Amino acid sequence: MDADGLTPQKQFQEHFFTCASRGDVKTIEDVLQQGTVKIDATNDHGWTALMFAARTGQDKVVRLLLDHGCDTTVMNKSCQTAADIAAFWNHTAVLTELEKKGQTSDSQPQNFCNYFGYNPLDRYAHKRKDEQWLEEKLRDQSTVILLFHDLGLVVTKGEKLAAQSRATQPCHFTFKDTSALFEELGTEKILLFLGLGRLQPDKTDGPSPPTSDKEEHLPAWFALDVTSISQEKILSIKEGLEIASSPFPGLFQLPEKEAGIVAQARSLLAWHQRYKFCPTCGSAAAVEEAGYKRRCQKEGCPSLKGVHNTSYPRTDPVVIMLIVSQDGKKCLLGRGKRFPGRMYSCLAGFMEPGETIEDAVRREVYEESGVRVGRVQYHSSQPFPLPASLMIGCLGYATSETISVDKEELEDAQWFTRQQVAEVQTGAPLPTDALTNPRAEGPSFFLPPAQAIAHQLVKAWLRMSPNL
Ligand SMILES: NC(=O)C1=CN([C@@H]2O[C@H](COP(=O)(O)OP(=O)(O)OC[C@H]3O[C@@H](n4cnc5c(N)ncnc54)[C@H](O)[C@@H]3O)[C@@H](O)[C@H]2O)C=CC1
Ligand SMILES: [Mg+2]
Ligand SMILES: [Mg+2]
Ligand SMILES: [Mg+2]
Ligand SMILES: [Zn+2]
Repeated sequence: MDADGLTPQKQFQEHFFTCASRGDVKTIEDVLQQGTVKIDATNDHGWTALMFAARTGQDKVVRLLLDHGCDTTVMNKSCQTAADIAAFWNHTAVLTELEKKGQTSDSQPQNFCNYFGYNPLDRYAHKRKDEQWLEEKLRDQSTVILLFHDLGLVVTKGEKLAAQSRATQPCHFTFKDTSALFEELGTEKILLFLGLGRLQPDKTDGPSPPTSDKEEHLPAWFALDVTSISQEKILSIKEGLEIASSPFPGLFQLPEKEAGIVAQARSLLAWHQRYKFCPTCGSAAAVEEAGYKRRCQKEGCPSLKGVHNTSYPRTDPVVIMLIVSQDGKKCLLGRGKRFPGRMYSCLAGFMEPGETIEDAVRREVYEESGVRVGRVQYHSSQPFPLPASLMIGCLGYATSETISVDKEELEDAQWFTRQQVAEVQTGAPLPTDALTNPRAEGPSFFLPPAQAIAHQLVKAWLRMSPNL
């Protein structure tokens, strides 16, 4: 410690923040390259380098930090993100940089994109029936093939980068790498055509719209189900492979720009795994349209006439909602019976047929907590590949307060004050055993991680009136 009582690490960090405020791009670049300070490190008020640069309008520093993958969604202890700070101080150049990453201030609302929500592929659905085109694409050198074994993605073992916690790298195979697998699978294989596109290192604002025939030259993406092939054979294709068998935490550790592609593939494969037979008559059903259809093989089956949704992949709408108390000062969170550690989250539930989103929110909240809800406001959605839900995120405004917990589904439900929630949301990172050990040190409750839509709903509520 020096005379100011700061450890050398803290001194580095303070210097890093000062350089961000001053626009010292060169020093910031050096520090990031040497890795002496973590890019999303915070000071005692929860401020990151990105926030300091946003405060003083240093758009070049902001761009550099964004290019190095900093987290734009971090909030300081006043519940502000870098975008809120830039908007408040009217630094438009900084806001433009943040908007390119899909991060905006609430004063300029845009659609919020959740983890699993961004998908860079053009699905190119009009080519799903063109078998010759698909065969040619499959064999193209630029084509990317993802392999799934019993819904577990084949990944490249990487060093766990603690700073980024994005440690699951999907392995990109070519047809050449996998030709022996194709031979072994024969004609009975499940091969999905996912679309055309490229992972762009610094672009997360959606694919460019198809304009000319040029997009035909973009890499094609396929997913192949290799469940019937031995794990040894799959792992011997290349060095350093592993199969991410349990879905979590792996599915939450994918590079954000690829998570949507993995979700698309996994949900479709889960449908094939569960719907092997025609749901109408129980006969065998053959895979068609590059994995997007299963056609019943029995002549005369009603599913062959007209439009039958049983032939197409399903996705289950789920409402997930943060309920705000009548005075606006508290929110309602619950603890599912199987939740890890001391986690509390938004209430959620499957939509039922013939129900609006608003009514599903009101019904599920009443069933699970006894609280009545009036106005419902849509926030954002999230495809969730377990196995194929679409989480519809809402804010709901309570018209009653008394809680009566449905003990069949929840262990507990409580009103939490803004301050309680802000503390866990913007506080120190959780101890590593917090998810598994109920006696782990740390706060009395915690929220799901940033990849979960529940986290983003809580954040949206906190940001509605940040302390500026
Ligand atoms: N990220 C988060 O913070 C949270 C996420 N969730 C997710 O939301 C989803 C729905 O939430 P729940 O509270 O479980 O729903 P829920 O409150 O409707 O209760 C679940 C029950 O609904 C029935 N159900 C009705 N339709 C179903 C369907 N299509 N698939 C499966 N079960 C169905 C089953 O009996 C099931 O046990 C789950 O997949 C869960 O993983 C739930 C709570 C928090
Ligand atoms: Mg529920
Ligand atoms: Mg339900
Ligand atoms: Mg329920
Ligand atoms: Zn049938």
